[in-house]
Amino acid sequence: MIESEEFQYFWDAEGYVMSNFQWIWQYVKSNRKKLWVALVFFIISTALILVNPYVMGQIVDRVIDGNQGSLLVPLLLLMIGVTVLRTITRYIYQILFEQTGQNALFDLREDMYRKLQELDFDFFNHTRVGDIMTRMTGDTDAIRHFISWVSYQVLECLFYFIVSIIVMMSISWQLTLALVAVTPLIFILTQQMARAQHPVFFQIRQSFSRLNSMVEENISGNRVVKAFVREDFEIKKFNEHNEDYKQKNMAAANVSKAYLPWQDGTANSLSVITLVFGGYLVIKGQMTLGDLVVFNGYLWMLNQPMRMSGWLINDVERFAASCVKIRQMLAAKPSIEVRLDQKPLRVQGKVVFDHVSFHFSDDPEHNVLSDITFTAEPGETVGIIGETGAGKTTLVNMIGRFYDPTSGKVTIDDKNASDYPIRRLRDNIAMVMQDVFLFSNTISDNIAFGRPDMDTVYVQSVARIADADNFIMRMPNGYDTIVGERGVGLSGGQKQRISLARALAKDPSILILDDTTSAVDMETETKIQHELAGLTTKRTTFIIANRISSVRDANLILLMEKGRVVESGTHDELMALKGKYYEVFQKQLGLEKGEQLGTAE
Ligand SMILES: Nc1ncnc2c1ncn2[C@@H]1O[C@H](COP(=O)(O)OP(=O)(O)OP(=O)(O)O)[C@@H](O)[C@H]1O
Repeated sequence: MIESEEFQYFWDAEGYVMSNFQWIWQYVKSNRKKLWVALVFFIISTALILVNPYVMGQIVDRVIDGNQGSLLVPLLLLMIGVTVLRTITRYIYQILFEQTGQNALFDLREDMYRKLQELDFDFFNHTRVGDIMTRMTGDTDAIRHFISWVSYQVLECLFYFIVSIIVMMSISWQLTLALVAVTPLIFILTQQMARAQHPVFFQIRQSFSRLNSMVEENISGNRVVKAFVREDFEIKKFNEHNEDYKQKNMAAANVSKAYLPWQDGTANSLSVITLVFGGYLVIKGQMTLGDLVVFNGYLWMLNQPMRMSGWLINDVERFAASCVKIRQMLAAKPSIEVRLDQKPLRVQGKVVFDHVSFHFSDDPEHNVLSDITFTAEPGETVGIIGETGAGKTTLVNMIGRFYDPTSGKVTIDDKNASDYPIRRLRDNIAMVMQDVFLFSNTISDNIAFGRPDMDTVYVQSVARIADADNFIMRMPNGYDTIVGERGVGLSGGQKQRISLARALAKDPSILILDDTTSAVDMETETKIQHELAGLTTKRTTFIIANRISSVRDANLILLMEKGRVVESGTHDELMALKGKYYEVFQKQLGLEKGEQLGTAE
């Protein structure tokens, strides 16, 4: 794992491409030994390339011209031996580069995943899941490809280029200079192509991320799509993104198409120059035919880097675009600092809101919470009711520091919540969220999520309190039943009860129930309330509910409206006030009587 400060240094380093290389070196350097070995094999392999053209020259000069027929077989055997050895050495260094790429990628993915755990609601509110998935998959693969393939291809090309010039110079400096004269053209073309491709690869990268996000949303929301019969609309939307992605790739291909034929043509011109000018030198007696054959044998070594440069630039640009996206994510700072304090911490559960106000960073004009003040002593129950969007969830999110107040403070056991290490504080808090999320795992593992060490008996006991034991036992595999992604295969009420069991299993000092029993019937709610009553004396409990019946026994009830607490007190106090709470109560009572139903309003 790389420390973020070190990473930040490289992020700030000047020189865009260089800084990407320096950054990725942080992940590669632990494979230094492997790379040294790879380099040795690389040198042996590339040095062997020089042998065969030389041997061919010998065959022409000594076997054909010099009539030394007995040398033919040994020379051919030498060529075969060199080819086999070169294949083996090349295979070894290719494998070593691949291993280095895979190892570096393993560490990089781990860092990215750790970062994702560190980032807070603020980041996830603003980043699409598809975009994160693209970074975790496509972008990391572009980096692996760079380390495992592009890096040694670049090395090979450089080596071929330098060595071929040296060797060719030693054969015929006139012919070599004639060939080298065209190389500046190749470099100019390569540079121009890189410049043209740079923005296009960023656009491809973004288009791919949009496409991914769209697919991810479609899969997550497939029930909504089907229920609203919007399949055709979704296909049309997908096709638009698909078309955009295709167009962006075509744009990149067009850039390549515009430059690659010129590069190819220039590379091909080397053969023509060799034949024409080399032939002339042979006729003039300034070069032997054997030398020309040797020279021609080395020609591909000069040709290869010229042909490859365009493709390698493609890959380097892809690598650069992916680096930027990954590094942006790794550089993102959670708005609430995560201190890695290992000391366990147990709070009593006294929660005080002291003139707390809050607004989201992207909407500073709109206070979602305004001047909230109340005290909950350890073991007390606070009920929170209010219209939708009143700020109830945001209020309880302050307790676990999912957001910090923009003014005022929240204290826990008389200490400012922001002075607690966030993870140790959250060890003491369990939340049953409005939007229940279950992992695609066994029910038992879902319940034990907060405390994986707990035994089956304990899992069952908390499931009983949450009134989940009965329906779990009726399932074919009981607690070992695997639930689908997000708990597919369970009813809304069943999911809520498993989620409640998961929270209770943590044995928290502070329990937060956000609309936890909205999907269960009145009878089940009463049963759960009854079971909870035996427990809540041990912990401070916050209950967000729509039904007054869920909160009427609370020590303190907060009635919220537009981010403010407009009435607060016990049920009896609030009823005596004959204010808004009284009105809601009367309304709900009327609905209950009239409809004989647990009302949701
Ligand atoms: N991530 C966010 N960015 C900006 N505004 C937000 C965000 N989340 C919630 N809000 C706004 O904050 C306000 C309070 O939302 P909150 O979820 O706390 O309400 P609530 O009382 O829990 O509502 P409900 O009963 O519907 O769950 C709403 O006006 C909502 O639009």
